[in-house]
Amino acid sequence: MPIIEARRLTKTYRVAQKREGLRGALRGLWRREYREVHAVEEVSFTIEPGEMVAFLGPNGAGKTTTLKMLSGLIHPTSGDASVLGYRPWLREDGFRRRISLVMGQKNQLWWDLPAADSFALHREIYGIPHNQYRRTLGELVELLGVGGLTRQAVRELSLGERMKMELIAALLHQPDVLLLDEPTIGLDVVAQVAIQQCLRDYHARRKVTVLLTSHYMRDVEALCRRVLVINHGRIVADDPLERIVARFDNEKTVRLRFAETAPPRDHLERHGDVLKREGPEVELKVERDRVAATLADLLDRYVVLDVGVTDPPLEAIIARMFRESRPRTHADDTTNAVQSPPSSGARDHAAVQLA
Ligand SMILES: Nc1ncnc2c1ncn2[C@@H]1O[C@H](COP(=O)(O)OP(=O)(O)OP(=O)(O)O)[C@@H](O)[C@H]1O
Repeated sequence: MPIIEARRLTKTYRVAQKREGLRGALRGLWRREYREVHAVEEVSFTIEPGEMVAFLGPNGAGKTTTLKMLSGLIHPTSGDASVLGYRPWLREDGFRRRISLVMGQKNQLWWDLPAADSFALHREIYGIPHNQYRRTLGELVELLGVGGLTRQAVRELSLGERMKMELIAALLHQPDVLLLDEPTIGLDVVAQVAIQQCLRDYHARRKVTVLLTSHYMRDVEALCRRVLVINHGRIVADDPLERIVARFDNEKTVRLRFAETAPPRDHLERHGDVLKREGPEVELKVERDRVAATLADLLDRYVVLDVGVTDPPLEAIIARMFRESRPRTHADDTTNAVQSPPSSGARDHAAVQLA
């Protein structure tokens, strides 16, 4: 049975429009104008217990809004959701004890106090038994390697150290569902890897269910097998990561080192884009289906000392997927035939599909 279920979850924000200039401001005092922002539109998905799912989308796609609804911070405009069998926005005690939301952009710890004091407050609020608290805290402090830092004021910690403390605070009550909104934002690679490792180990030990948003594809590669993609407020893909890569990765980078000077540029261009041609070194972007023919041709004509074929980075693949996901009209829903061009307004009522 799913542990998280979103059913046509929709959130429309109503935003007051400010007029320009003093006259506009005065007019706005008695007659306000509003604009509707369709942040999330009819989002449906299910997540099974113990899954770690990446929730990806470009800026403003609706990720945070969805996580806020699933954690009960905001009410949906329409639609429904069930998390751990609860309707999140009712904020029942049993629900709050079993869920955690970590927002990389927001501090939940007391800024002027050591993290240890915030942890103790957490213990009180959640009524965590002393033994369990000590055990879990010890385990997390060890996983994240922050032993000496919990007695230092949070404001004196580095961004990475602070994030580790935030994660400890979020996991102290041993939630069954963990919603992570960009937990590694702004962190250097070392801190990112530490957070990833902690999440992986913690998941292996406790089988927590995780829904994670991140703009760092390293997080996704390290943690998630399944990827949900949202664009313009609508789910546009829900697939294993490998399937997304296979669908959007149709080019490879071919690197060659020739025994002598590289072949002429026009010859190389017959096989693909020339990314680099310096002395004996060449780098080509080649369509996946043409890699074998390219290598056969070049190896046949020239003496090649070294060859390498690599996939583009996941960032490039995901960026391509975002670009190619675009609105579709209601006519598409019924005929599934004619595809409409992208709409200029990101948040109109059209549905979205992948090319
Ligand atoms: N409180 C709010 N009031 C009005 N509009 C909002 C509010 N919060 C978000 N929005 C709008 O809703 C849309 C979705 O925002 P959301 O923060 O959910 O996107 P996101 O996918 O998390 O983006 P990012 O990756 O940039 O964090 C955006 O157009 C945003 O401007």
